Amino acid sequence: MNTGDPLIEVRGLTKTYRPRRSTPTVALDDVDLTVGQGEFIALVGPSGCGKTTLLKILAGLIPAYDGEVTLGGRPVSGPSSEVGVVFQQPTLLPWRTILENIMIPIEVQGLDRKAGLERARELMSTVGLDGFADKYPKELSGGMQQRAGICRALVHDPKVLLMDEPFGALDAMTREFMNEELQRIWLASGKTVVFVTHSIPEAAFLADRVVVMTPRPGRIAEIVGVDIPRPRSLADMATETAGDRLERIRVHFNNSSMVD
Ligand SMILES: Nc1ncnc2c1ncn2[C@@H]1O[C@H](COP(=O)(O)OP(=O)(O)OP(=O)(O)O)[C@@H](O)[C@H]1O
Repeated sequence: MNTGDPLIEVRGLTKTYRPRRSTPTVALDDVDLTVGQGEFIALVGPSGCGKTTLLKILAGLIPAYDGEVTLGGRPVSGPSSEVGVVFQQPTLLPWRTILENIMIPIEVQGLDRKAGLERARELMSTVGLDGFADKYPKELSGGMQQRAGICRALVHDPKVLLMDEPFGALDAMTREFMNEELQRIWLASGKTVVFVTHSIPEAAFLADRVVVMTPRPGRIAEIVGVDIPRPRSLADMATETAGDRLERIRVHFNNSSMVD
């Protein structure tokens, strides 16, 4: 759970893309954000406002930016073993089994294989993938593949889980189920999560705080706290408190292209 200690600090973050053959794009402009240890943060904002850019910077995948970004007090300048990333597509390697896919971070980072295998099997059990270790990705449904992707992001026991629209490609019912699953995994693991989504209800259901961004160049419009007790059920989202929070977030999108 949220200990209140800051884990991620973003100060005056500005990111300008400068493609060789076209005009520069300011994707993020002077963003300040502190994420506490164990906190669940959702990032919402109109298409193109820089959500993925912010997530990639946190993941160390975009090393060139202006401002300060630190993780555990150290500047973020490249990929770190303290971070696990889940993208919209599960990006599992089709020629490897589910277990072999989940083991990739252990292999890449040269970590202990026996301990890694133990943890991989434990995680698979947590997300309901018992019995699928030796299957290939194409033998699993989209939701199951995404669960395998979450196991892969957690297998090396990172402090931070960064998720970029991880359930965007799933049907509505599977998505709701995955939201409940993710809340359960998060409550059990105590990880710090930064979660990008186009869905306001998804953001409000999952997050402790929802960071609402402006249209490009992305700035923070408002940070909305969601003070609904955990574990939350989907029915909790029909209460007055939840309705109030949803409305507060929606106000920022009256004229823009959010999905929900
Ligand atoms: N590699 C790049 N080179 C040039 N411009 C880029 C690059 N990546 C992103 N951009 C631009 O930066 C802006 C922010 O993009 P980003 O993908 O971070 O937005 P987003 O909020 O995640 O969008 P969406 O919700 O549609 O996924 C966009 O205008 C995009 O075109």
